[in-house]
Amino acid sequence: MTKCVQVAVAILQKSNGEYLLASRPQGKGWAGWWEFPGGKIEQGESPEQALIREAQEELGITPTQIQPWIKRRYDYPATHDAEAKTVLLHFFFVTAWQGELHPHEGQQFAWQHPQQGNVSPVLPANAPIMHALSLPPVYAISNVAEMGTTAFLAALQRQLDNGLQLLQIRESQLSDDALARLSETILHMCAPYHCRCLLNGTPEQAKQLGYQGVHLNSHRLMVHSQKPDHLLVGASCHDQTQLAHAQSLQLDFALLSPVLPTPSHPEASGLGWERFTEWVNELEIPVYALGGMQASYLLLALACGARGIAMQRGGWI
Ligand SMILES: Nc1nc2c([nH]c(=O)n2[C@H]2C[C@H](O)[C@@H](COP(=O)(O)OP(=O)(O)OP(=O)(O)O)O2)c(=O)[nH]1
Ligand SMILES: [Mg+2]
Repeated sequence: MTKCVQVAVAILQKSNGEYLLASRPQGKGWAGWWEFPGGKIEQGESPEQALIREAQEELGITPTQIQPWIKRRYDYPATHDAEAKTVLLHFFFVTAWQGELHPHEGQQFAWQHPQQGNVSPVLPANAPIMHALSLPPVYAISNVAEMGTTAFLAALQRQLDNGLQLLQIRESQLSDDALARLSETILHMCAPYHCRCLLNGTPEQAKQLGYQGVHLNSHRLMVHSQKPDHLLVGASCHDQTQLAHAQSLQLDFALLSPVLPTPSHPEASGLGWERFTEWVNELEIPVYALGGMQASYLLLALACGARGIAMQRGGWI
C-alpha cells in the first residue's frame, strides 16, 4: 500500500491576483518542476502551523493573512526519482506576510498571472488548481427582471469599478431584440474592465451576440455530450449526477445551488455547507456556491472548497 503524505501548500497572492510558483530544487523528486511553496505536515503540527514553518524555511517570510481553501488528493506513480505515494494537499491563500521573499533552497521564483501562466511543467496534481485560479472568486448574475434596466446598469457600473470579473446575463423574460440590445450595452461596459460575460442560453446564441462564454442551465447541461467550442462554459447543477456530467464534459466550472434557502426558491431548504463541501471535494472542476449568498459568505465558501460565490440579488447591493 502507498503511504498518504499530508502537505501544506501556500498560494501567495498579490492584490493584483498574481501568485507565486517556485521550481523544485535539485536533489528532490520531480526536481525542476514548478509548484507552490510548501511541504509535508510534521507529526503534531496543524496544517496552518506547517504552512507557516514551510514559508519561513523555504521563503524566509512569515504569513500574516491565511485563508484555507481546497483539499486535494493525488496518487503519484514511482517516477521522476520519487517513490509512489498518495498526497493530500491542503491549499491555503496567503495574502499578506512579513519579511522579504528569499529562495532559501535555491529555487527559482515566478509570479504568474492567473490567466496566462508562463512556466512549465507544473506538478501534475496542481492542474485543476491552476484552472480554478484562472477564475475570479465572485460570479455575479444579472437581475434586470427585478431591478429594471436603468438601476441594473448603474449597479453593474459600481461593481465593475469594485473589480467584478465574471458576469452571467440571465434574462429569459426579454424578447430576442431586447436581449440583443441589452447584451450590446453590457458587453461594451465590461470590455475595458476585462470582465468576462456568459449568456444563460444556448452556445449558438452566446456566440452570435458576442459573449465570451455560455452558461448552461441544468436541463441544457444534461443534453450536451460535448463541451461547446471556443467559449468559456459554466453550468448550473443541483445534484451529484449533474455535477458529474459537468465534470465529464470538462466544463470550466459549475454552480451548485441552492446552498442556503433563497427568496426565489423558498420551498427548497438548501443543501447546507456540509453536503456542499462533501460533493465539491470529490470534483476536479471549480464550483461556485449559489443560493442565499452575499459577499460576507466568501471566506466560508472558500474554506468549504468552493472557487467562490455566485450571487444574483446579493451581487447588486
Ligand atoms: N510544496 C508543494 N508540494 C506539492 C504541490 N503539489 C504537489 O503535488 N505536491 C507534492 C509534491 C511532494 O510529493 C509533496 C511535498 O513534499 P516535499 O518533498 O516538497 O516536502 P518538503 O518541502 O517538506 O520537503 P522534504 O520533506 O522533502 O525536505 O507534495 C505544490 O504545489 N507544492
Ligand atoms: Mg517543499
